[in-house]
Amino acid sequence: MPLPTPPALPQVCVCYLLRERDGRVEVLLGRKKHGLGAGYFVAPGGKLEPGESAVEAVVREVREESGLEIEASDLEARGVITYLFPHREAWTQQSSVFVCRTWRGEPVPSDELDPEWHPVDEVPLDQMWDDARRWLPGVLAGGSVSRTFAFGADLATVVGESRGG
Ligand SMILES: CNc1ncnc2c1ncn2[C@@H]1O[C@H](COP(=O)(O)OP(=O)(O)OP(=O)(O)O)[C@@H](O)[C@H]1O
Repeated sequence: MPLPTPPALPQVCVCYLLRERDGRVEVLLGRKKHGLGAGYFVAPGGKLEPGESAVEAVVREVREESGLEIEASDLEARGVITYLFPHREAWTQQSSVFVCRTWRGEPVPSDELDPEWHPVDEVPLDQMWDDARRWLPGVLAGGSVSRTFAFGADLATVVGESRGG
């Protein structure tokens, strides 16, 4: 008998913008000002609007949160991460991860974050969501990610991890 299809999870997206300066690769991050994960360093991203694809959402979120204009064709899809919050079901969501190396404009502060460039080997992992240290360095080095992370009762610590987004 076929298994029932689980309900679709709320979809979000994130985009790591990379540039090269003085022979070092840098990534655009900012401290999130409001909402889920406020205070953590994050990259531009957010919820998909109804009817929007992850690519469309990431183009819009990058514009809204950093002021940069990116083209859908310049996005590199790097996988999907599922975040499970058994102690706060409303936070459970699935994130499509992108990298982009081409854009127009200069980063400008927004209501969401003040974007700044960080060398990829000095990313502030201790000031990011707890899962980031387990996958972000690999994505910034050119890899992909397909993982599920479960958060504990403190809503901050990863207590379980499995392969597959
Ligand atoms: C739990 N561990 C986590 N680790 C790393 N990154 C996480 C994350 N959980 C959420 N994210 C990121 O956060 C954004 C969505 O957050 P969310 O609050 O839904 O979006 P945001 O407030 O920006 O929404 P709108 O801009 O209003 O759409 C989105 O980029 C997503 O990839």
